[in-house]
Amino acid sequence: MPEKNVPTSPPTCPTDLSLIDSTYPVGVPLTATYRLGFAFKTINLRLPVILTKIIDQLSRDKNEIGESCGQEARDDVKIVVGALAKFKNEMVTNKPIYKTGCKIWDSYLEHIAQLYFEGVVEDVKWYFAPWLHVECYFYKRIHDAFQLSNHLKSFDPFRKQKEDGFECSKKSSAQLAEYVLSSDSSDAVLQTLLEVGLWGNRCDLSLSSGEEVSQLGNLVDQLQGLRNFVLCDESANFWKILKDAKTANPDNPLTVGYVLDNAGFELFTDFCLADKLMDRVDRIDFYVKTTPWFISDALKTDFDWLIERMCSGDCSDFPVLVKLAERWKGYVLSKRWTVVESEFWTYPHAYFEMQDADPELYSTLTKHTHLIFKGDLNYRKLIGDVSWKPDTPFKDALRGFCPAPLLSLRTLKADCIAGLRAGLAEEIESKSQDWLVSGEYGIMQHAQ
Ligand SMILES: O=P(O)(O)OC[C@@]1(O)O[C@H](CO)[C@@H](O)[C@@H]1O
Ligand SMILES: [Mn+2]
Repeated sequence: MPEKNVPTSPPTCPTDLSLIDSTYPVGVPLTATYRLGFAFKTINLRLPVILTKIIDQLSRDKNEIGESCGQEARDDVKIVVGALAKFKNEMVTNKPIYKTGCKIWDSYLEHIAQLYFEGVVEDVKWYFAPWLHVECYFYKRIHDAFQLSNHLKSFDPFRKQKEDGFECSKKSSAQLAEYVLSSDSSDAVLQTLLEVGLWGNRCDLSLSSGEEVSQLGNLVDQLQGLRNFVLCDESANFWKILKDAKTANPDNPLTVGYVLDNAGFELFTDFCLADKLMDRVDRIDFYVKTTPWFISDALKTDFDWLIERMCSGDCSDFPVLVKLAERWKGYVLSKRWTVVESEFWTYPHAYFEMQDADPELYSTLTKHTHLIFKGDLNYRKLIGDVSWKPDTPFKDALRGFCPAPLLSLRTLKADCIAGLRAGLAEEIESKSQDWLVSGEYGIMQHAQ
């Protein structure tokens, strides 16, 4: 697939791991070869920890799995654990990114080999290939290991962590629910909930390598202080487009395509924003993943679980949660909230490749009044995980991807960024070395 105005220089994915370079080359895909980059830490440290935790948890829970899924499923655990252990060795010894037998992934591997390794697929290795490709491949191979079993094909190794992520944030969720139920739908309230959605993205199990993350405290009260950490706020464009669309075509249904990120507390904040958006739009389509992804990312099962959980007796100690969930259940039943599953979100592709890789999804997205992309991985895919100069216009970094006006709500957890005003990156860098990966800063960037 021809890459639209791809960065001219190759990714300089050298095959020499000794490369330690304080200045990352500009305009190339992030790779683990640069040891000072976050890609190296992720592949060298975090991903092996995540994989080991899955192996340990499966071994620890095999009796429980046997009780809930049957003896044969218990036997299947051994098959899956064996495959994951073998896979881990590939990663930690910098083996090639092996073909999986899946056409989409194998042709993408060939595409990367063509682009950066003179067509030699054996040279596409964990520490040399573009970070975005190998990190997505990591979760693809985990899912493939479960497909080797007969009874664990739809087992989600991250389900417990995602559910705990909500359970241990219930108090904060109840405070937010109180705010939603007691406030109007003024511009100020909508802006507040947009920013709550932005900071809900800090609750991310992938960054914590699966360690429990919870939102503590009242997020609405914290917003004032957090505003200093918003490096770019173009959200006014989002609100304007919704308002103008309402005036321009009062009879056309206004819809938002909401590309979700994490389950748990972040998903709860998304629902709170979506709840108030119902005063401005007719329908919200939530786009979810189809297989377990980056630990925390939301599947349809996570979407359904959260609303059911909030309606259940287990939340009876927080009646505001039950009340809100009943309202949200109503939106789902009336189809004003829909859940759209697409495999594309668990492909390795950057979004400027979507039109070629999944024209149907691209066409669906063009029909929305506005799109919202949540989180860091979506942002990385929006800008292609390329080391752009930070003041590269966001629109340029999208390289032609803009099926509809879009707003990205992202807390910074990977060392790539675009769309900042000139000089800002240097200012922040002087204050905080790991500003790009710590999650302490956020951006709300718009393109149309
Ligand atoms: O998309 P999210 O959930 O906001 O973040 C995804 C993430 O945790 O995974 C990658 C590192 O492993 C980074 O993109 C980021 O840190
Ligand atoms: Mn995520």
